[in-house]
Amino acid sequence: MPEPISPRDRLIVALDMASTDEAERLIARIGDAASFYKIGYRLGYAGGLGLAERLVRGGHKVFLDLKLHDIGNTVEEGVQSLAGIGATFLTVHAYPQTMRAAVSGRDKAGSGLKVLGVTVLTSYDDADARDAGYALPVADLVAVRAAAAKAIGIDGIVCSAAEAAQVRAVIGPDRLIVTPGIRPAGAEIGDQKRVVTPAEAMRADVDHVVVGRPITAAADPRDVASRIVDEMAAAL
Ligand SMILES: O=C(O)c1cc(=O)[nH]c(=O)n1[C@@H]1O[C@H](COP(=O)(O)O)[C@@H](O)[C@H]1O
Repeated sequence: MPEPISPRDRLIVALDMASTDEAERLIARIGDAASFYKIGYRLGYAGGLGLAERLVRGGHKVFLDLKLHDIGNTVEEGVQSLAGIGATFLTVHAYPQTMRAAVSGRDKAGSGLKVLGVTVLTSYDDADARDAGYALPVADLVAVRAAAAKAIGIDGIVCSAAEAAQVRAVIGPDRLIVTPGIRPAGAEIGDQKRVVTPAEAMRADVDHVVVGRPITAAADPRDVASRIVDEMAAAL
């Protein structure tokens, strides 16, 4: 069975900011209310990889949300380059060829980096999946991709907590479920479509929740982060 994860370590704060200065100011304001930070496109392309290394050296955990997807050779070599940063998680899109290449890059690098497969983005509903040419409803597409991810040896799945129970049945207890699209009750939903509260996510057996704007746009980000951690602790 996997190691138990503390409620605080279950929260991953998405640092979707324009500059590393802005991100570092937010991290300082959050203080010890959070331990795990996600760096995605916006910050990653604006000096975020250097910040990732500094955060790791400072004892934080880092999720590199770069959602790699390319020909196999490029994905494999990209994963090998990123493995040196010391991050805990890296995302790739959950296409079989991409996942096989990422797992091979992970194994060649031998760094302990965990690769997560992004199944269907939480901003998609069934109509969006149809628009993108998929015949399956989102929940079925997530299940198909989760099964492929498990067979290939991916470390965890990114999906909505709405599909977490179904994904857990497919991937078993040893692989991680990481869910964005998390909104505390009453928070603005924005462009997300498959949203779940932090407490419901815990009850659905999610390992980590990813929360961006509800924390980063709050007047008191530390307070919102602490409330989310408390809500998760109460639901576990
Ligand atoms: O891979 C991700 O982290 C991700 C996958 C997904 O399906 N949906 C999703 O929202 N994300 C990321 O999770 C974060 C959610 O941010 P908020 O909507 O502001 O809480 C963003 O950084 C997204 O890029």
